[in-house]
Amino acid sequence: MITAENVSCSYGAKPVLQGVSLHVSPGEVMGLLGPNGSGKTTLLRTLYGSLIPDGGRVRLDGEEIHRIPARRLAQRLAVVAQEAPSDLMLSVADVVLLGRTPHLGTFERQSGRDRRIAARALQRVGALHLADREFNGLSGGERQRVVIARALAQEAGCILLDEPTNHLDISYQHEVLHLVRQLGTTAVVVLHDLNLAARYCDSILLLEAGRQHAYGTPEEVLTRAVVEPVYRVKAEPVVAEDAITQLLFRRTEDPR
Ligand SMILES: Nc1ncnc2c1ncn2[C@@H]1O[C@H](COP(=O)(O)OP(=O)(O)OP(=O)(O)O)[C@@H](O)[C@H]1O
Repeated sequence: MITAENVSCSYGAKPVLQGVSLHVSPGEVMGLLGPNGSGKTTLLRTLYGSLIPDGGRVRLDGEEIHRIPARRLAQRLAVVAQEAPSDLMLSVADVVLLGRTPHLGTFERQSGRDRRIAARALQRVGALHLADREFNGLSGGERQRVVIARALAQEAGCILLDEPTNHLDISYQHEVLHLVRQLGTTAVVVLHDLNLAARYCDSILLLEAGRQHAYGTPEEVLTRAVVEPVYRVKAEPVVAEDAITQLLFRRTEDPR
């Protein structure tokens, strides 16, 4: 369970987040949405403790996040940051094995079990065939899948993902979000695609200029009245082939 109470953050004198509160229950997938620069990555950073808020509190299972020692935090919380590292002189298999580090003692080497967990994680993101390749030589989409596999290998109860669908083709965008749902772990996912968020998230927090503009179920948040003024798009209801009624968002003239 992840909770944030009235969180405020600033970079220097510039306030970036103000009065944001959320509650992500065990097994819930929460989507974090908002226009560019609205504070999504900043909020995510406070949720994994890399940024200490100026005001308010962030808790993981009731414990204040920045008081949890790094190793214990990594056993419980996995993070897929926005940009995959670009300078890892390691094989794909070794990058994914890094996800096992929080579970190893000092100087302890990875066991056969760790290797099996890493291989299974690679398989789940459709990247097992890349295991022997050098990480640096991969395409953007391949790297993204490997970094997600590393987070899966961590076997943490919570996973935070910043735009995990970046660089992925449409098929893998769905596959990765489907996988996040299947994991059954508590998840917070920064997304730009509102239709993907509608399909895969249990709850949605929509930020605008660092403030919580709306928070609730996809049905409550992804309405024309809520979304149109924030993104300056027009939304149209559509009935998809699978009979799920969704809103199709498209950029048109400024509705304000
Ligand atoms: N390290 C930093 N120092 C100063 N300002 C920052 C820093 N990181 C982010 N900002 C500013 O804080 C605001 C929120 O940035 P943030 O990256 O959290 O937004 P975002 O919603 O994730 O954006 P995007 O959708 O473009 O990734 C922006 O105005 C950004 O320029």
